[in-house]
Amino acid sequence: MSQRPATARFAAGKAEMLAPGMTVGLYGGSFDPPHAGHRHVALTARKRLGLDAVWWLVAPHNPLKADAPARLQARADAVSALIPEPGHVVSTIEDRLGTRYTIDIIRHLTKRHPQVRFVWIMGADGLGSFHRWSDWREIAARVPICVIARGGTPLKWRLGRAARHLAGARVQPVAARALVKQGAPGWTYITAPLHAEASSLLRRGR
Ligand SMILES: Nc1ncnc2c1ncn2[C@@H]1O[C@H](COP(=O)(O)OP(=O)(O)OP(=O)(O)O)[C@@H](O)[C@H]1O
Ligand SMILES: O=C(O)c1ccc[n+]([C@@H]2O[C@H](COP(=O)([O-])O)[C@@H](O)[C@H]2O)c1
Repeated sequence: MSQRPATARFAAGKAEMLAPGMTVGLYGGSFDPPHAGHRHVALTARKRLGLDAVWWLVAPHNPLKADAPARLQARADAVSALIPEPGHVVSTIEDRLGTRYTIDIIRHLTKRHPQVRFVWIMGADGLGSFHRWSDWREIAARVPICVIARGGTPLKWRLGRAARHLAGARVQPVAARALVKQGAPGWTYITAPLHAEASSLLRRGR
């Protein structure tokens, strides 16, 4: 089978298969290209949070990045090839809704599926720049956040503006499953073994 169906399946109405109380991790990224570090993040979050599914949201163009990424469908196809396991769904919903902003997707999904428990998944560097995202406080107020450790400057990221703003809502990883059930605001920082892979390194090697 080709690698397209995962994306097509979602576009065709995967949401109809959502059961009340289902837990879904939203893993947004440029994935340009996707790599083993992304797999590590999605698999770690799914396992530690006990998620029913992870939706990989392939971003049309990160608003904080100047350079345009590779073609969206090519990146979505590459993600599908990277993570063929059931429960991992590849989506280009941001493109379909005509937005680059995470808050638009979060508003859309939480309003449309109030019975589903969504959680946002990101690497630790994402936490470091989270305060520059559009309406980041509202994102954190709408969905809990799972941060997966990454090599680099973790202390800086963990002590950054967003982390300080959300300090009172932080829960220990041991309570991560409960976090998904209890909902926002809340976040956890999972210090899984580090994975060194990065898309920028791979692009340099192209
Ligand atoms: N090796 C990794 N460990 C932990 N998190 C990661 C890792 N690679 C990517 N992520 C996270 O995955 C999400 C998508 O990352 P992205 O597609 O930008 O890949 P990247 O490798 O960070 O790309 P680039 O090197 O171009 O910045 C982000 O939240 C990022 O923090
Ligand atoms: O909404 C924003 O303002 C915003 C700013 C920066 C990044 N994001 C999202 O963060 C996710 C990770 O982006 P990236 O490029 O680091 O893989 C991806 O889903 C982007 O759309 C979103």
